[in-house]
Amino acid sequence: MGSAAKDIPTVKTVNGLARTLSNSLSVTTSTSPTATYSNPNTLHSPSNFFGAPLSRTTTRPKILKPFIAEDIKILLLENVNQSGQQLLRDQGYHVEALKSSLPEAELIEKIKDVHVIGIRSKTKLSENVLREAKHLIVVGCFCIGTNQVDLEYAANHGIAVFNSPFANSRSVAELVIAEVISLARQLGDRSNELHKGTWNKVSAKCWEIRGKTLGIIGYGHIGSQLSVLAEAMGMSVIYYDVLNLMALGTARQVPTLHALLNQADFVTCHVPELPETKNMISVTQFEQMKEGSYLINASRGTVVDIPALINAMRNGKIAGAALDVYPSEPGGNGDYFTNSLNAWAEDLRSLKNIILTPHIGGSTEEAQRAIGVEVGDALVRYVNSGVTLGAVNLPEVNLRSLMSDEQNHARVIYIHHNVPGVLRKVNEILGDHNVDKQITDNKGDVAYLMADVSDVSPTEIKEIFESLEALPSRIMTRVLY
Ligand SMILES: NC(=O)C1=CN([C@@H]2O[C@H](COP(=O)(O)OP(=O)(O)OC[C@H]3O[C@@H](n4cnc5c(N)ncnc54)[C@H](O)[C@@H]3O)[C@@H](O)[C@H]2O)C=CC1
Ligand SMILES: O=C(O)C(=O)COP(=O)(O)O
Repeated sequence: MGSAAKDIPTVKTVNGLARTLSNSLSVTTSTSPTATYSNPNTLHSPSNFFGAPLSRTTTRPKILKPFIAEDIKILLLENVNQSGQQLLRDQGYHVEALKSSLPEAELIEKIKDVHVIGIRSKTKLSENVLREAKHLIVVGCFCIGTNQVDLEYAANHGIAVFNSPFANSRSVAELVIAEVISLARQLGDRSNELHKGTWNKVSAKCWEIRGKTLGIIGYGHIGSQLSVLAEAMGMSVIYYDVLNLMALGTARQVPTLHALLNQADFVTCHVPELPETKNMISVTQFEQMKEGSYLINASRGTVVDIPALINAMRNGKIAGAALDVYPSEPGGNGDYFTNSLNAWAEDLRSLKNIILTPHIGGSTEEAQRAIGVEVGDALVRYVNSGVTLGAVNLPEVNLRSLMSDEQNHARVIYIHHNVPGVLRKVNEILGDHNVDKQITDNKGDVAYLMADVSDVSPTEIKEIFESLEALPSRIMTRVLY
């Protein structure tokens, strides 16, 4: 660091981020090889809110860097796509990427040091784990589901959680279409037999899917996409959802699960993991299904009662099933699908006309690349600018960017308990300065305030930070500049 920097106050570390105030003053005082204001284009430019590249006019949005980029430690688990990894590395962040998830004890050790964690569906970020994550500011779920994260605990500790709400929906829908035809034609069994050398040409109980009824449980992103594909192949579509949703094409919403089960030839589940969806398809529901019908589950393993499915298939009520998800799933690839993983695994494997896949619904090049970019961008935007658009557990807050000619401006982010009187206190602290713009919103018990303050000196930034930190309503304070 140059000598000029010696006189520059250093803000005490926040969430473990060493934050010198030198960044906004002079590039010569920056200790970071990459995070310099003189040449922001050496960094990945975050997209604007609509995904378009930032404009290249003389004044452009300022890339906020309150910290030395290398100090941002990111742990990516479960083989997050290269697109996401690269985007984060291009920021200069320190990124460690592992191929599988980690057992809880190892996860707790690793999470202690990181500011950002990226996971997929396997890594459980329970309260037990998050309690140890003293420096964590944000979680990126590089998938749709967020049931693996204790969202409430995270929000109450100022940790934002982002996901990718629909980038893999089409991949799941296509897999389900493939399974509908494969089950109707017993493709899995015929292929397995021939792999073993047995020629077994049969047509008994093999069907076309044209004119058959597909029953979709959960008509959200995946269910509705599937509806369009199924109709294009000549199927009739009915669906059941807790919400009253617009039918696509000639699909028809039915009022109860029972009504769906006793009309559908194929039943497919696309609901999230919730207490209400646990064992949603169990003994009673199999009884309500049509004789010789089929069940598909590519949602979450808790939705179908698997011992009940095994019985229904053994007694011939259900003619076939495809499962992509299971109550217990291993953290990585290997020979794990045994009774030690799920007590009934070997009974399930022994059934006829059952397609078992290792949670690959969203596993396509297209989906993983898109998710990598979408969640990677959301993480960069949050770390660098505090923007919460797309967060699943905090209010969605955004302010127009600070511009590159606003060098002595700072962005103040104050995540706090949603109790009366906080704004008065915050505005007493900010009140001596020129607040250019300010926004606040809440989600349940947690509120998120963002304010851009102009012409503040490093000493004043330090004072603002420390005063906010001292308020009893504080959950987390960040000052970006
Ligand atoms: N196998 C895989 O690789 C993948 C699995 N998934 C799973 O699929 C699930 C669904 O995904 P999306 O369609 O994107 O979700 P979504 O949120 O767009 O749609 C879910 C629908 O289920 C409905 N729903 C909720 N509770 C219900 C209930 N008790 N009864 C009936 N309907 C109910 C909701 O109203 C909503 O319309 C995800 O939550 C995730 O767990 C998602 C992506 C990949
Ligand atoms: O997107 C989801 O919710 C999925 O279930 C896909 O999970 P994955 O990214 O394959 O671990």
